Amino acid sequence: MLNVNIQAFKYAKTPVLKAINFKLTKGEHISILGESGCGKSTLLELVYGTLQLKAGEIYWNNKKLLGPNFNLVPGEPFIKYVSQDFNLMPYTTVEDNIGKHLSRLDMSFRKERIAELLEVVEMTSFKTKKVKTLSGGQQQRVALARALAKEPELLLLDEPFSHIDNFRKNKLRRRLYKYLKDKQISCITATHVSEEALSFSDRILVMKDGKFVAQDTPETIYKTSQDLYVCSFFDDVFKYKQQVYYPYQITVEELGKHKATVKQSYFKGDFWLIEAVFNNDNLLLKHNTALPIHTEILINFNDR
Ligand SMILES: Nc1ncnc2c1ncn2[C@@H]1O[C@H](COP(=O)(O)OP(=O)(O)OP(=O)(O)O)[C@@H](O)[C@H]1O
Repeated sequence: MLNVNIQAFKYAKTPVLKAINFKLTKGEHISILGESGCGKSTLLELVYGTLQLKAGEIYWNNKKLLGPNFNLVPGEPFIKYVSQDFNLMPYTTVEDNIGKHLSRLDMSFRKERIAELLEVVEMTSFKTKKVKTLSGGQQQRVALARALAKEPELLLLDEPFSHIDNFRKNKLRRRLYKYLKDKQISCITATHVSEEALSFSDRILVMKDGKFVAQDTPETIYKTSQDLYVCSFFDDVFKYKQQVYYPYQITVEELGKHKATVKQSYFKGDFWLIEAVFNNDNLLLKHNTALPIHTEILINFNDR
């Protein structure tokens, strides 16, 4: 189990993290959800052991993680960290990158393991290609496979699908997180993308300015939070009478209680997103057809 207790962390004079406390059990997945610059990568680096924590402590089971000032090679061996810059060897093949941490003493195991991981990240046909010839998304997939090669106990992922196209992203997410659950590998994903957090985490920790402002299961956070910052990660939001409304909660009805005026309709595939002016403010609501500009509509605000 991971037990993180960070009282404070700063770079030179810039304070970044404050009062960060959480635990992570074996096989559990959590997402750190937060805007750019809020401190997500800093937190992962402190856990991994490439940044030195001075005020606080981090434990893995009963072992205190001491940080780079106390380790010859920074980074704990049972933790793997996939950072935003991948850290791959550009002039080496995909298979050798993935096998970097695997022993060459048992070549048949090595080959099998690399083949298995190439399949998880759908890169089998690229195995003999040099990494420098790959796209950003392909490199990111190699970095993910390399991190899994020696089955870490804890995996830290920093925006793990940021370079991968939508076509592959959803399938890859499902495969990767299922693989981690099957192998009972604990995982922390730092992201600003709601899909990763909502669909693939046991808990979401929402970070703002270096602090957690919400911690709960995805369903509870999505359904109960009335915090504009938190809800904004999940959808467009509109605040009315101290309540935060997602577009699906605002409906156009013949006997709706409030008047609004249509400003624009956006096609979204299985629905239309209608932008409307209400109380001199813009709101967004979900509707099954487009609506003509300037139409007056009657709307209701509904509970979640
Ligand atoms: N090496 C450093 N020296 C000084 N300040 C830093 C350093 N690294 C990060 N920071 C600052 O610390 C704050 C948190 O950065 P961090 O990279 O942890 O945020 P983040 O939430 O991971 O952002 P992003 O999603 O953009 O990667 C930012 O204000 C950043 O400018």
